[in-house]
Amino acid sequence: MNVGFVGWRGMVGSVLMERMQAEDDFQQITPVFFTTSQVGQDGPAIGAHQPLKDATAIDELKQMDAIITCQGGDYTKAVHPKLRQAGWQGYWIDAASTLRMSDDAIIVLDPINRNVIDAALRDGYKTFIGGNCTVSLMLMAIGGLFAQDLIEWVTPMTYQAASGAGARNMRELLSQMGELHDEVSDELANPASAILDIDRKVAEKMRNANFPTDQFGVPLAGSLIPWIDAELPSGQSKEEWKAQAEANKIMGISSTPVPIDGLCVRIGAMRCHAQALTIKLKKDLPVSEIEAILAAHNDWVKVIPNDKQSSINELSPATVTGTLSVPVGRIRKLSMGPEYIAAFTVGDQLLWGAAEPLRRMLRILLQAA
Ligand SMILES: NC(=O)C1=CN([C@@H]2O[C@H](COP(=O)(O)OP(=O)(O)OC[C@H]3O[C@@H](n4cnc5c(N)ncnc54)[C@H](OP(=O)(O)O)[C@@H]3O)[C@@H](O)[C@H]2O)C=CC1
Ligand SMILES: N[C@@H](CC(=O)OP(=O)(O)O)C(=O)O
Repeated sequence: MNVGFVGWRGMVGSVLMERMQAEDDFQQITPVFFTTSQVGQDGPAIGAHQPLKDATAIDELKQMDAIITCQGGDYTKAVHPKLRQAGWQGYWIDAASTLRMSDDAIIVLDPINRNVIDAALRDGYKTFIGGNCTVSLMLMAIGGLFAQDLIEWVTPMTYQAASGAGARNMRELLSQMGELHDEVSDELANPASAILDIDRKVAEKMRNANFPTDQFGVPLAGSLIPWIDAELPSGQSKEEWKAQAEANKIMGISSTPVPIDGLCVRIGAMRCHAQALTIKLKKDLPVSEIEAILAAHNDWVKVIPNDKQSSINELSPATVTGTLSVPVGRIRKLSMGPEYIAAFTVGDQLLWGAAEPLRRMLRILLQAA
């Protein structure tokens, strides 16, 4: 199978390359590397190691049996329609949100919707899109309860990492942290200095017009941002809208959607999104049974006991970052009633949140071929 890669050197694309090399995926395919800006330059030392091809050259792209793109929505908008209009029948696997809600596209997250993917392949679907990171990570965490139709509704309150906004934003977060530290390094070195003086200097620095905020628009280090993505007339942010729309589409629920809605907040983590979930179950189940259902659902979810030490050790971006593990814990009944439960989950938004579902979709195509 000739597989074209677009966006392979970006942040999501690099994570995809790492995972594909770790899993020996390149042994199964003939990879061809494309670029929007470095045509003719050296490609990565993978496969035949040929010069990079032009990612906008429809004739070149048409030679591919499948194309995986992590290049972004603008590229998808510009190239995908032209390629289809040119009669290309290959498989398009994409990280961008552009095509997710199209009727002829499937959102891929195979531990949750392998049945939907298999049916789509039988029906001749050719367009497979990775889900929104927050949505995919929530489903990986509580997929067991959805699979058994136990959920009446969910409200996810998110704590989203800087990486979701892009590589430059991750750099800006660290620059902000560094500037805040530099501002008070003398006082920090002196145990006798007054904490309120330190706090005042930090606050003044954050509010200073020279504080680096080109990417986020406002301070994130030492602060938070309670809005992610565009504003919608409903009052939701676009990130919040995706929860219900994408999760129900992933699960193949088209008639009465499961309501899923909450607030999405950017925090100063690097690449792990966390979510506090309030779940209304359809019936009163003991916590032990809920935990067993969650733990049995897939190979990556990890149920964390609801005690302080386990929670702070395991439900932490610092612990989870760079891994495929999706811990879920803080599972307990809420005082609203026996069907109301809390849960807290963390996941790497570049792995299960972006690259891994695409990699696995390619594997599914190879198995089917
Ligand atoms: N960030 C995220 O969390 C998620 C992103 N996505 C989707 O993936 C898309 C890509 O996101 P992301 O990987 O963050 O984007 P990046 O900005 O990291 O990379 C996108 C492209 O920018 C070009 N580029 C220019 N300069 C550089 C450089 N110095 N280093 C690397 N690449 C460079 C590359 O294209 P070229 O080689 O052609 O120049 C690269 O493929 C998003 O637009 C979104 O649609 C999906 C889920 C999560
Ligand atoms: N919007 C997500 C990242 C992302 O790229 O999402 P999507 O793939 O739905 O555009 C975040 O900021 O954390």
